[in-house]
Amino acid sequence: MNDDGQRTFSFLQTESTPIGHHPSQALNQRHCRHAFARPNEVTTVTPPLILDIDGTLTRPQGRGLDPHVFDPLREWDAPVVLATGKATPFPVALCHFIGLPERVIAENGGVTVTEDKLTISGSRDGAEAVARGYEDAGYDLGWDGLDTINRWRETELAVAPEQPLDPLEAIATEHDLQVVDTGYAYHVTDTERSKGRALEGIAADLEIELDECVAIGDSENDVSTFERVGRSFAVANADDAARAAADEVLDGAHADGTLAVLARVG
Ligand SMILES: O=C(O)COP(=O)(O)O
Ligand SMILES: [Mg+2]
Repeated sequence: MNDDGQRTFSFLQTESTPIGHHPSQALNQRHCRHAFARPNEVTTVTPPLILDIDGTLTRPQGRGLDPHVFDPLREWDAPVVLATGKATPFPVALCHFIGLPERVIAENGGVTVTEDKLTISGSRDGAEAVARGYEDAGYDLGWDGLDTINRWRETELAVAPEQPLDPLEAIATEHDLQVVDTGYAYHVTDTERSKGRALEGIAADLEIELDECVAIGDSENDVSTFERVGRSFAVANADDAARAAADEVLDGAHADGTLAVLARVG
């Protein structure tokens, strides 16, 4: 653990790994082809994407991911980062099954995954204390049965959005923590933590320039990303905070809005 309370796990590639063996290497090679353009040749550089998941890659009414996003993302000619409030296994598995390199910001910035590095910032001890205080006051985290929403969380806890917010915020404040409302859950998390801050932390590893990135999102946990990238889009279903922070609010809702952006900037 370093002075910032970060735990970093690095995995260096061995020399025996064949070049182009990992899908991300193939992706990077395609991304770099612009470097070989002739001096006066006009090239369109595909921007790296920073994508929220819930509300942005999904369909309305709880119908899950929109499969129309899978092929455009797998074929995207620049790095794609999934930046979410979800616990790490969810976005990592999504990358895996789409066929993308595992480039992830999870837990609203508490965890980052790049091809050879896993970083965990802080612990969930403070959020656990808030959860116990909430339960002692007679409330419940609200996830019925086996709580897979929190089972693999390292740095925060999530409460179901049907649960009372006011007492949760009051107890979080007593512990110097904040509650982030994504529309899908109330996240009890560190006041300094955000997707955008985590993005700054992995940009060098991913060899991306933030002002070249395009971000798409739907809620207040995407504001910090929108503030740091070159171009930001809020889908039509976005909350007020995301709408206010985005460069553009899209006509299309949910994944339809995202697909419209991909068609425009790709
Ligand atoms: O986990 C949530 O509450 C929301 O996740 P998201 O950041 O992908 O929208
Ligand atoms: Mg979202």
